Amino acid sequence: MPGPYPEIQGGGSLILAWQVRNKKILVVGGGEVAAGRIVNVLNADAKVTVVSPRSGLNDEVAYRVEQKQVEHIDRKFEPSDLDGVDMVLAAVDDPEASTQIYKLCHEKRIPANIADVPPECDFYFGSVYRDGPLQIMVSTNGNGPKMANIVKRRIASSLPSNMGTAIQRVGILRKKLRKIASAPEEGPKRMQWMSKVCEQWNLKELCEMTEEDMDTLLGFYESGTVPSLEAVRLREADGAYDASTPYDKVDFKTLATKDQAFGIIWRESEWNLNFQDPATCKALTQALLKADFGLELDIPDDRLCPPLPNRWNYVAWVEALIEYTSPDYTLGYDPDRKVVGLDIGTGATAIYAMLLLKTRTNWSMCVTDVDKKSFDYAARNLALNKLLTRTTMLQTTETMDIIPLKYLGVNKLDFTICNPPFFNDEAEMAASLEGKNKTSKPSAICTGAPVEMVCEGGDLGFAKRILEQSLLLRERVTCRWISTCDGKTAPKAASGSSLKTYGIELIGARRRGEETK
Ligand SMILES: C[C@@]1(CC(=O)O)C2=NC(=C\c3[nH]c(c(CCC(=O)O)c3CC(=O)O)Cc3[nH]c(c(CC(=O)O)c3CCC(=O)O)/C=C3\N/C(=C\2)[C@@H](CCC(=O)O)[C@]3(C)CC(=O)O)/[C@H]1CCC(=O)O
Ligand SMILES: NC(=O)c1ccc[n+]([C@@H]2O[C@H](COP(=O)([O-])OP(=O)(O)OC[C@H]3O[C@@H](n4cnc5c(N)ncnc54)[C@H](O)[C@@H]3O)[C@@H](O)[C@H]2O)c1
Repeated sequence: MPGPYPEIQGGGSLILAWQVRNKKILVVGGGEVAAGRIVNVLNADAKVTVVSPRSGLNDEVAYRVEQKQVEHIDRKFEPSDLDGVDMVLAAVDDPEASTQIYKLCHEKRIPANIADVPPECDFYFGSVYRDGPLQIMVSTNGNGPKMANIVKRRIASSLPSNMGTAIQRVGILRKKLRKIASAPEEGPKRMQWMSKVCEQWNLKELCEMTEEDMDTLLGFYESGTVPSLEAVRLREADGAYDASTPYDKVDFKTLATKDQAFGIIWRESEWNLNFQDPATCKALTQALLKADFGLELDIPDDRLCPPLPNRWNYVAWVEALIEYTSPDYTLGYDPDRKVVGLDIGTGATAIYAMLLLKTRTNWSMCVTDVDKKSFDYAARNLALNKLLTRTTMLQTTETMDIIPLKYLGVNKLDFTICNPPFFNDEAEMAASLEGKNKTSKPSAICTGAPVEMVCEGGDLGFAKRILEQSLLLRERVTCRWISTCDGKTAPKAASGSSLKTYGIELIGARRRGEETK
């Protein structure tokens, strides 16, 4: 029966990473073996002296002497050479001299390696693989040096070529972290957080981590969380990811330089975009999604083209709501917390689901839509952005529950998000889009189809249906937050008395324009 602790095997060597920086190392001999030893110790920043008659130096050792990488004593070994020396490496073709050197070192308690004479070695060399800060040494404990070399090569070939760089980046991050969390009692938290970074980020991401990324990442140390590199970058991008800053100003000029298709429209419009032109709205949304979120979108001509700033502000608000009301009240983004949301009536662009999935890489989404064309496009767009695997899709019918948990196969939702149909009927929709009873037409063209825009009771009717269904589900599921995009009548009605009749308080609403709803 094996014991509870590691079994002692005995007969090995103590493998260490000996720090010889600025220590004095004497190399006796200047042949081929000495040349190899010199490389090893210079790589460890030691101060090296070589004692050997000049006539015995091979080309490589002569080069090191010439380059002043080592000091040279041009004669045979003498006992006084050992004065003030921290380590001796002998590689001479004279067994008597070897034994004398070893004996003297032993007396003076100077650690020594006498090449090829294991009984006269305080330590053996091993076969070493080096990639930047990474060193791997293989030892066969004197059994088969050639085998050590073979094993080393096999290990090296199995390692990715960027391993050394990744380790070097981690080293810089650790240094920075120790600066901001220097107290000794921070130790365990610091180490846990560093381990998390190394486990959660892959080698490529660690290699690509810039100093700016590190500084952003370190901002999460306090909360003990580790966001993905993607999330770190988004946070850096133009502040678009920062939920506290509404995304209401778009710099068209800069966008035109980043996106070719939008650039053409921008120049053709002579720097005055025509928002009544569907192609313009489409190109703008596509360019913004690409530039700010790295998302690709295929938008059909006869379905809603989502205005991005508006949509993102709502999504950012929902993200903040979820994160600042986590069950354990830890603030901020927690990559270990699994969050599941439902996008009701996701539309052809699945815009809410895509923004949520892209900016919260451990969340998953359920999406529904009653319209086949929108549903198919949503699937295509999610697949295009490799977000389909984190999405459960369900094409619903008019008679189905708005929150069809049973069919989605989930028993817990953290939130619902929704862009409700705004109009009671098509006549109301047509009148509104033409700007009837208003001082001016809507500022941008609406390409939405009736199936997206119309339902009984309009947005308020839709919101009420969501609310009633979620109340029925309250006992079974923990759907903590119901939200809908501010529409035409729902916010006013909601902030009035109707919610109160359900025993629910309107917890707040996001800013839009000058109004607070
Ligand atoms: C790893 C490496 C590091 C280095 O020296 O830098 C190293 N030897 C290497 C190569 C190598 N050495 C020899 C051959 C010929 C083939 C063969 O004999 O197998 C080859 C192969 C080649 O040249 O390719 C001959 C040899 N070596 C020793 C003896 C004496 C004995 O065993 O009794 C004899 C027999 C002499 C004879 O029979 O006459 C002794 C030692 N050599 C050690 C290290 C230590 C044990 C490390 C371990 O076991 O893991 C140890 C104990 C002491 C020491 O020197 O530190 C380096 C590979 C570098 C690389 O990776 O490229
Ligand atoms: N461990 C290994 O991997 C390994 C491999 C091959 C050889 N060896 C052994 O290492 C030793 C050296 O091998 P090499 O190929 O470098 O030999 P080499 O003949 O190329 O070099 C011998 C060196 O020792 C110097 N020298 C001789 N006597 C000296 C003294 N008294 N004081 C100072 N310098 C002196 C010579 O000037 C010469 O520079 C040999 O004993 C050899 O068997 C070890």
